[in-house]
Amino acid sequence: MTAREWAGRVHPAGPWEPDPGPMPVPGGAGFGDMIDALRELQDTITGAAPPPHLVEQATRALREVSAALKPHTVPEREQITGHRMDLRGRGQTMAPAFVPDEWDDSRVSGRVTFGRHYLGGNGAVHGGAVPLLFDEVLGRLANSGRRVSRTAYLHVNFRRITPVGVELRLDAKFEREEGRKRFLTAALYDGGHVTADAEGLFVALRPGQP
Ligand SMILES: CCCCC/C=C\C/C=C\C/C=C\C/C=C\CCCC(=O)SCCNC(=O)CCNC(=O)[C@H](O)C(C)(C)COP(=O)(O)OP(=O)(O)OC[C@H]1O[C@@H](n2cnc3c(N)ncnc32)[C@H](O)[C@@H]1OP(=O)(O)O
Repeated sequence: MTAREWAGRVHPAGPWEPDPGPMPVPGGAGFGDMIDALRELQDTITGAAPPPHLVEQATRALREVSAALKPHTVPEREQITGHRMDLRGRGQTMAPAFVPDEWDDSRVSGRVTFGRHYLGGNGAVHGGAVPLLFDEVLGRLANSGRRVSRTAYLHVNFRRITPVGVELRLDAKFEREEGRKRFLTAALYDGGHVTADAEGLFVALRPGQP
């Protein structure tokens, strides 16, 4: 079974389902641990000012890991990253891992912490990383229990800085549907303050549309 087919099997139980139950899992039970280790590495490297000899040592170790994994490169549809709906952040490190607490097909509420990797400056998350998180969560909610859609627009308001290394709350809502158009909103909270909010249009794809 490919990772994508496997992802399809998870959907009926809900797109935020953390426990897919007993079935053959692409990448095995430890795939999420590997991705967590990669997240940690990204944060650590971003925050480190190591001496040159340690940089050379780390470079060698990283190249060794790449060389071991490279022979296992697969086409997109068999890729595990991004297709493991049971894992935090779908098993990818592009966006920070969103941890859903409550969800159904019309809303989701959860927690997220931007690690050092996402630093823009002065303790604030990079302005491109916040829309990335909104697109990830809204895109997933837009497709929850529905035909696949793609983002047509995503309007983001930056209300205050979004702090790095702080657990934040994100609430997202499916507002309404007009034909193929789905309108969703979301807000990101640092305690009681909104740091950013978003409104997105997602358009359901026609059969065969990439
Ligand atoms: C995304 C999933 C892909 C499949 C992956 C499969 C398995 C993976 C497993 C799990 C994945 C799980 C979760 C996914 C998580 C995150 C998802 C992130 C989503 C994205 O990150 S995805 C990438 C960025 N995204 C694009 O790469 C889109 C490029 N683009 C297009 O592909 C077309 O542009 C499209 C399809 C958007 C529309 O094109 P179209 O030809 O189908 O339809 P058309 O143009 O007729 O628009 C129909 C009606 O929408 C109105 N409309 C359109 N655009 C508008 C706009 N900008 N402003 C205002 N209104 C707009 C029109 O005005 C009309 O409205 P009306 O009917 O009222 O006249």
